[in-house]
Amino acid sequence: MIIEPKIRGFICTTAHPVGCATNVQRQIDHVQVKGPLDSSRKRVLVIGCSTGYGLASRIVTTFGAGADSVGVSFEKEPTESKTASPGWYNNRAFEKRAKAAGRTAVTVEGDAFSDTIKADTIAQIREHLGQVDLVVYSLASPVRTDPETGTVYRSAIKPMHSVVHSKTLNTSTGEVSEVEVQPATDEEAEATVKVMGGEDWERWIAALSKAGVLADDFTTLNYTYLGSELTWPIYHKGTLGHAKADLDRAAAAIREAHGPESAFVVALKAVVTQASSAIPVVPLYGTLLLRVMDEMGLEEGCIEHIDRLFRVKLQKPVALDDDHRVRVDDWELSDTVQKEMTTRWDKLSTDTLPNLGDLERHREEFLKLFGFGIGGVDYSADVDPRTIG
Ligand SMILES: NC(=O)c1ccc[n+]([C@@H]2O[C@H](COP(=O)([O-])OP(=O)(O)OC[C@H]3O[C@@H](n4cnc5c(N)ncnc54)[C@H](O)[C@@H]3O)[C@@H](O)[C@H]2O)c1
Repeated sequence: MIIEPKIRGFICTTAHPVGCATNVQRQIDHVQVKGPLDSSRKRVLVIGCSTGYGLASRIVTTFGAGADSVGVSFEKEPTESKTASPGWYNNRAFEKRAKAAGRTAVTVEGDAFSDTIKADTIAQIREHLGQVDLVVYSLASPVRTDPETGTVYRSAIKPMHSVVHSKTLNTSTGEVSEVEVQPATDEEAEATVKVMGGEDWERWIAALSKAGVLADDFTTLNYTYLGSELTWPIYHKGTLGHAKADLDRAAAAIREAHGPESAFVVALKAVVTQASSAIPVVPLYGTLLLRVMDEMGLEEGCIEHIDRLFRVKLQKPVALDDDHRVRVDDWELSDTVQKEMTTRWDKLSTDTLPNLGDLERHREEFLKLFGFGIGGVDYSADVDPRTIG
């Protein structure tokens, strides 16, 4: 079949097998061109390994540091007439290339929040890696079933206590408008902590530790977004920020149990991913950020950013902020970038957006997540959706 993008709101319901594989290859190329990176972490577990920052982490550690890996992600399989989730194609494209490079790469597909998938993953680590030196937790999910109680929690992306008015963007039409977002109830705020807070991260570390598959000097990373005043009302000071603050608590608890270098929360920059596209205000901020950071020669996508995390920020001694976090968002949050962002934000309207931001690029980056709009791919060719590229 001819596979084309089908966009519904902030998701695309199709994915292109060859485009996704080409995207994985492009990220591998980026890391290989930069050359080998110095890391003793040669056995890696990436939870949320198939797209965005998790995929970039698996690629950087494998192709930069020569690591073997087990990955975990949640995917939709293809059929003869329906395409898979992009992560399904990415996982297979990654494994094929990692194995060709002589690396071990095994992926477990299923619900990472469940005890079954934790047990399956532990079995794979035992069989293929023995133990892991690095655990990257890069899950982004709107829903979590608590394996102990069976309760299903859904996250809400809302302000915490008062109504927020902000500019927002309809990425399909290019219209900039005012959005009014009502505050979350206490129940919604707590449900968001259950989904995106540190509880599942701690459960993973406890399960891995109990099974004896964590190396003595292991490190685990969990990714957060802090952002600036422009996104604080909806993100950092909203339900998501409240959930992300729980990561700092969880990191401290892991360090208490396993040592001072065992757990770090890592603050990353805003990039276009499936997860970030669903957050109000963030696509507008991202459209502006792409243009501003590009003009300043500072723009990074997932792979460039995670490459800098491992190549620069995680080299010893690791520099930490006052809250014990690793900061890779330093370029995005620099005074120069944020001053320019604020000046432009105040002038933003449907008419001025084309001059102030880069909506075209934002749309291209979004489509690339699903394997569309990638150079060298023949989108007019008949493709079986079960193709592994
Ligand atoms: N995108 C950004 O701008 C940004 C910025 C800073 C930090 N972060 C953080 O980085 C982390 C990763 O986000 P992303 O933007 O790369 O997201 P993403 O949507 O690209 O990736 C999410 C990953 O989680 C997996 N996943 C989701 N639910 C799962 C489940 N139940 N079981 C197994 N796997 C599951 C998906 O398969 C995918 O591999 C998140 O913690 C996010 O808050 C993102």
